[in-house]
Amino acid sequence: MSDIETLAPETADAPAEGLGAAKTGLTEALLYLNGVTVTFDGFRALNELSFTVDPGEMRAIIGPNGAGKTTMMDVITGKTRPDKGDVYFNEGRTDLTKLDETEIVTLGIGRKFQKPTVFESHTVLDNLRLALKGQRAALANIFRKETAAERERIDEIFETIKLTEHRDRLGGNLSHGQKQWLEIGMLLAQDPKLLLVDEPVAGMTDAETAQTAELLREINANGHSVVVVEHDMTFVRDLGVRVLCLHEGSVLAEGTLDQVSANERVIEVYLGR
Ligand SMILES: Nc1ncnc2c1ncn2[C@@H]1O[C@H](COP(=O)(O)OP(=O)(O)OP(=O)(O)O)[C@@H](O)[C@H]1O
Repeated sequence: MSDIETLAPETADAPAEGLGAAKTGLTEALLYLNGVTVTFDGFRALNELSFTVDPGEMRAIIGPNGAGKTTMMDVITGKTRPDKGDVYFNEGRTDLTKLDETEIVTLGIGRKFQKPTVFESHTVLDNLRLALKGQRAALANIFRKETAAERERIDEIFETIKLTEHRDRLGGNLSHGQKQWLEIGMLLAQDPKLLLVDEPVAGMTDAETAQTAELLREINANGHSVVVVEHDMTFVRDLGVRVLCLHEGSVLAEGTLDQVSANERVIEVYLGR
């Protein structure tokens, strides 16, 4: 029996309180999805999807095209509302299905889309400054002098994303891999509890791919939970974390990469193709 099955019934009647409030005591997970279904014109993109992410955990999600990985991210970030099912954050305290996208970002869920979207005509440093100060009043923010604490945080993030010596270059002049790292750094500036990262190594060289695995491991070791969607199995192996394989909107297999890769259904629908 999964944790979800064990935990859900005994608290199913607990009252919800206020906007986004949820069922305290439902789960100890940071992120809890239970029975999430999303239908587009009668087609089930997510079909009773259930899984959890623990505080401080990094999790890799694999699966064939159309398995529902993007839709799952869209549900977590409030872009898509589920037809049914539970989506809770913060040990069951917050019902994400009641919040809009901005409220979910403010709660501490950051999302990195597949394509890098840095400000190409700003320096790498200004990209991070903007992210640290928030996107509102963007121009005014660039010219406001940072506090010592902000400068220290920027230096720390540059160390983590290994772009210290590139801080004065224009964002547009970075390599594809460096842009991806900068954008991950911009997310870190918001200090999210949970980072959702969609196919970060697509288009990267082998060396950049290995460095990205190291970067995500370091971010995770610093206390951020991470959910990474990726097709590159070398990269997933480098992450060394639990893997969830989605297929037709549900969990097909879950475990270590070796366990999931040995699953006959996973080989049939995904790895063996
Ligand atoms: N807005 C939409 N309207 C109709 N169908 C959609 C919509 N969004 C997704 N779908 C369908 O839902 C299914 C799941 O799509 P989704 O993008 O979540 O899969 P995925 O696992 O992210 O795939 P990929 O690896 O190709 O990115 C697909 O069959 C897709 O065509």
